[in-house]
Amino acid sequence: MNSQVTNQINQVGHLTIGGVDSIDLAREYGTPLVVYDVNQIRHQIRAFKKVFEEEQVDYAVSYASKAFAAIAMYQVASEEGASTDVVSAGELYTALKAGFPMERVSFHGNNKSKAELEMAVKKHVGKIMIDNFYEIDLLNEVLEKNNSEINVMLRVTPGISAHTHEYDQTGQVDSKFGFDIESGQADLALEKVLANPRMHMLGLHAHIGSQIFELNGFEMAAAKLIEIAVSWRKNHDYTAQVINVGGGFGIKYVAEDHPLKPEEFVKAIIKTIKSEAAKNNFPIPEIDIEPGRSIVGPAGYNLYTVGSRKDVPGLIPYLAVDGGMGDNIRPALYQAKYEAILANDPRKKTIQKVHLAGKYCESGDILADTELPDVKPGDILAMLDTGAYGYSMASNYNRNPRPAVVFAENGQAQVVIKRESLMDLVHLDQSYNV
Ligand SMILES: Cc1ncc(COP(=O)(O)O)c(C=O)c1O
Ligand SMILES: N[C@@H](CCCC[NH3+])C(=O)O
Repeated sequence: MNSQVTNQINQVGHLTIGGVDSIDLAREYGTPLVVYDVNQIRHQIRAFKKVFEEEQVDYAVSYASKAFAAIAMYQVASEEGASTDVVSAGELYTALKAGFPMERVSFHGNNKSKAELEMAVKKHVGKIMIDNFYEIDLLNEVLEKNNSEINVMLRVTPGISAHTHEYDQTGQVDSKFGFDIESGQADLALEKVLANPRMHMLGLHAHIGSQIFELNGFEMAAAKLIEIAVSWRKNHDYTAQVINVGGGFGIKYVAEDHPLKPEEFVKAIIKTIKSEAAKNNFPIPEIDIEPGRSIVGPAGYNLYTVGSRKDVPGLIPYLAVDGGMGDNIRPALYQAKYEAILANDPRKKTIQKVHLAGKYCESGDILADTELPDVKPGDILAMLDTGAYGYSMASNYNRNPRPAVVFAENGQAQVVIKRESLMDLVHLDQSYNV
């Protein structure tokens, strides 16, 4: 049996999530269904905060809401005292609707539009994470027009290639994000921002990528950021107050994954920053992190109903469920691996290897190659650790409605995003008048 869920089996032998019977959830809300164990989300935010408090540094745990953005999620993050980072007007709008404190919002993105910057300025977000020279000019225009001022940080590419899927690397020199350091772009950006009285320069940001297991890349990035801060103090008489090391802490998806606990990455980053700062007689800055996946990933479950099956003699059978790449694109896009269990009997012995197929018209729509017990149509499968970049990257491919999202906590469940209806699917369509 999957050891992750040992403590999540109730008296009738079903998987529970947040203390709620997963089969009851599937019956009541239908499948495919995305369910979050809210306590697990809270627990991870608290674990991050605890590390900073023990290390006695100023900090912000800024939830990277691209991993899963919904009004309810911003509410939980806010209640737990987290900050958040948004990357679009849509995420910002959702955070606003949730009543998320705007001063705890940072706005990221490599091509923020004028309208997005205008919205950020008018709503007084805490920080704009400036990514490129075009943005400096655009933001200046917006600030002048609104006779406003704002806090900014500069995102740099520290020249570190993290060991992760190519699409998940962001810190290497050849990246679409941030200012290059070696060629002097970051220095020039600093000069421009410092010369602009409407921009208050807070410090430096780097994010090396996502789903990273090695500590080394984070330590190198942290050291690099201090090195830049030290050179800026010397050459530009500017002392950075905040260093943001991004997110990217890898989580366990399958048995072969052995990541450190997310908070262990953070402990090492803090230690590196402290020691590099001490070596250079540099004041310890506020240290910010931007975890997304590690906060919501392990807390999420996708529930599916088993349907058809195809057996070809000598080959691994295809077992199909009622969801697939529309609610979780990660296996098809990144060859991401997941484990699935039989939610109505997680203890049942596994006896077969299957290609767990989705219902979409693509051969690549395989959610997992996994071992399962004997299952029959109507059984409920739970895919584990689906909370990050699952629903947030969901689509209506093949005109399938996106699933509902339920928050479960202390034995209670609440729908936080409704299931799309067929009506919703045609909601924006207009007939063509020929
Ligand atoms: C700037 C930035 N911060 C934070 C994150 C969150 O990363 P993760 O979900 O891997 O923690 C990302 C996504 O990779 C990002 O691009
Ligand atoms: N969507 C990616 C991670 C996000 C990258 C954002 N910079 C994944 O599912 O792994």
